[in-house]
Amino acid sequence: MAQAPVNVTVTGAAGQIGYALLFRIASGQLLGADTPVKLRLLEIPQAVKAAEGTAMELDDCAFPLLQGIDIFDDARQAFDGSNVALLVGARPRAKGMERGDLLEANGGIFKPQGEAINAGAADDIRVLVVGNPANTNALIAQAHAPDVPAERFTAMTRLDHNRALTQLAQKLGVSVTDIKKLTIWGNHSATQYPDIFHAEVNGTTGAQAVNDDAWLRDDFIPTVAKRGAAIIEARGASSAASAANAAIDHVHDWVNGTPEGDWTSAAIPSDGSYGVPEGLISSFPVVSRNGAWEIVQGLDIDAFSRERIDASVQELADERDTVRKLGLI
Ligand SMILES: NC(=O)c1ccc[n+]([C@@H]2O[C@H](COP(=O)([O-])OP(=O)(O)OC[C@H]3O[C@@H](n4cnc5c(N)ncnc54)[C@H](O)[C@@H]3O)[C@@H](O)[C@H]2O)c1
Ligand SMILES: O=C(O)C[C@H](O)C(=O)O
Repeated sequence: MAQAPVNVTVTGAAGQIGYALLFRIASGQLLGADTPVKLRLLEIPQAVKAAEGTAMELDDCAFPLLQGIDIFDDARQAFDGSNVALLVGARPRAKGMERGDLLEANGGIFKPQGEAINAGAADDIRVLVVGNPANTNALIAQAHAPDVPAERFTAMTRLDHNRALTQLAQKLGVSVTDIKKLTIWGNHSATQYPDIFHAEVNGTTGAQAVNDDAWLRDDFIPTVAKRGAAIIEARGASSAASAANAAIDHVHDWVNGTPEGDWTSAAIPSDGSYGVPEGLISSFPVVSRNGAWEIVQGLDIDAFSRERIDASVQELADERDTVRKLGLI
């Protein structure tokens, strides 16, 4: 019997990440070459026409796996029956806006989207939040979807993970495929901590292979953590194709599993592991088994790493306290 299509909802579909993402979903890169998909696109009313234009182009690709495209400006409709939800659309930071203002503005988006997911998404719904501030937006959406298992709400740090892989590979003159078990900890923000102490590179650790504390501290960590800002500075717009690529990687691995002998990074609800307060949606070393993320356990965390993990987790706790005060969770 032919496989039933998977309903994939993408918010912010007419934006720049949406444009880089939708064609890859429709071509089978998100879920696999045998899985048909139906796209459900959500946009604000002013951007629906642009989303229609993208849908016309999707049609013009004649993707064999694409079984339909529906466009909505209503979250309840867009998430109805959804199996995978990519929450990309978000309110960008405007000039003079404080972090709290940004969190409040995004609360107006992610609260109703969480409610809509709760009301109508399929039982197996998996949510990836890309729109910034991604971790706390995921927390807001999750708080308004009490009937959905909490662990189905995740936020994207895979772009940071991929950035760190390439920076380390370039430093060592190796291929990214030679590097395993790298980790991004904490928030998708400038406080994130890319950890190469447990990374494996051709029989040694990433840190030992580098053997250059100054590079690690003053170059690698800030380069990865501030890469988003560097892209904005260079392009005049935030990362789009690389962000879409990371979203594909995250959901692909979540659904299909991570390779044996490696792990990846994803922001998932903490179970208290590594001293991260339970419930915070924080980035961890993770594997995916049987369609669910699991935090890799038992890693030794030295003082250098501890300080950096704690700083990023503290930022997440502060963001959670802000949205709590605003009544968003
Ligand atoms: N987590 C990450 O690694 C990462 C990486 C890159 C970008 N981002 C973030 O992703 C988000 C999207 O980036 P972009 O470059 O595509 O932005 P963009 O401005 O090009 O597109 C955003 C789209 O979202 C739409 N939108 C706004 N509110 C909406 C709502 N309530 N419902 C549905 N759609 C809505 C807008 O109309 C717009 O088309 C931003 O918040 C950006 O900072 C995250
Ligand atoms: O850094 C940003 O503001 C954009 C995005 O989150 C990124 O990491 O590229």
